[in-house]
Amino acid sequence: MEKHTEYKYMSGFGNHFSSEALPDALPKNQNSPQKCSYGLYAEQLSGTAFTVERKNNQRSWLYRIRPSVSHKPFTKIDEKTGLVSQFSDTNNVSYIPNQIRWNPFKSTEKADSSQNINFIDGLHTLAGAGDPSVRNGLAIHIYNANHDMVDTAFYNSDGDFLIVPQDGRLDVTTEFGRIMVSPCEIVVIPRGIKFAVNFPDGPSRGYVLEVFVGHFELPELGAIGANGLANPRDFLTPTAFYEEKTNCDYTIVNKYVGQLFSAKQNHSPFDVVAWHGNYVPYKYDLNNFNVIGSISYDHLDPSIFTVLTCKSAFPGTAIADFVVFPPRWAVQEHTFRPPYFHRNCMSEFMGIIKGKYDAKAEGFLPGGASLHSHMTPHGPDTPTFEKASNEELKPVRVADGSMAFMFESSLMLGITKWGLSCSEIQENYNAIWQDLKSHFNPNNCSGN
Ligand SMILES: O=C(O)Cc1cc(O)ccc1O
Ligand SMILES: [Fe+2]
Repeated sequence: MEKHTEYKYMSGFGNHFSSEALPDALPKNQNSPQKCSYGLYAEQLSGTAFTVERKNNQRSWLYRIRPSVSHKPFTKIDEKTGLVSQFSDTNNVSYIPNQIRWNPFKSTEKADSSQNINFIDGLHTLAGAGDPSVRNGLAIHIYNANHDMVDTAFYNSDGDFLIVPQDGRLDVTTEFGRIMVSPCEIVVIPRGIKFAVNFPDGPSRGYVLEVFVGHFELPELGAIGANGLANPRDFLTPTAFYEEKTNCDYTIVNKYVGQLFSAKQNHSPFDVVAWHGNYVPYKYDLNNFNVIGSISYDHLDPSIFTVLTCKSAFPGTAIADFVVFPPRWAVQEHTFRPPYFHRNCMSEFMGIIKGKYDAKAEGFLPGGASLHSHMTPHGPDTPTFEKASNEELKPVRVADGSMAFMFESSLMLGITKWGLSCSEIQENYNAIWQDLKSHFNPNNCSGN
């Protein structure tokens, strides 16, 4: 694919957007004219059932040079992939309550620099729950890749991808336009949308949250009021872009219930000259997050850091929340300021894009990850506890130059065979809490 230099976006979350790469390419006042301008084909892409209530209904209309259906039949890719999507398969997935942490992911089976690994080949599933065939659950993948997707496009039938680049930018071409995504930005590609990833910075690494049901939305603001957290205007959707490539050898790769299929076609799938609708890809710069926190006392729950949520059928209970821990001020008085010791009825998967995380003095590193499962105890490590229990409580910057994140889920996450056997797993993670000593003194009620 030719290298792109221009990236144009429209701002807003959940908008009904319209975009044309040629003037008047969008039909006026209707979706399916008998003949579309420029001889384009009209095609609808539905992201929700036709009958979903209006406020949640998502679909877009694409006006393209050839309809998507002009491809040869799909055949299964037999080569072994790192992908897992059926988390009831206990041959491949283990459910264990231990605290787990991984060093920065570097060596996937295939991702060594002597081989060309594109975004799809570089995906390895670490953990997940449920099954896309019954539209419930999620998967967490790591990508570790070094090669552009040349005349290859991917679409996922299983779920929406929320991609968190950690090392290296992603140059993403989608049917809706082009998106450049840097570390500390995220990109969401809802299911069905074809895209191709190039790596302008060479070998690249990151995390992917895939939800098998629903779509990501902004969390409610409740008592916070009309503004705050991730503001809708900071979400960016690309403008229409098309390439006209015919008589070429294009491969469309589809993930369908965790298996990869490929189909050939002789034209580029990135041939959408105009589109309108509210089912779209978008990116968001995490540096724009408006951080809310306690300005009096106590450490508040991390739900105040929710960027996007994918709701389950149970009110207030997410299939997955995407939560960030950006740089901020800590000013609370008479308070243990770092994250508290706790046990949670949710799974907490964490990663770091850059810098440090305020609950861990060491061992939790950019490009690495941790998993604290349902009701599994966790919290600050010993040095963090000792320091924060004794420090002078001046206003301080927390997480300066850092960006950690969490995928928090009400589902119980199984860990894949790869996730448990890879060389990055920290064998002795739990030791970080073993020297938390007793400070109990029945004769000293003051705590000092
Ligand atoms: O476990 C973690 O580090 C994540 C987390 C952060 C926080 O500020 C409060 C609770 C929580 O689970
Ligand atoms: Fe936690």
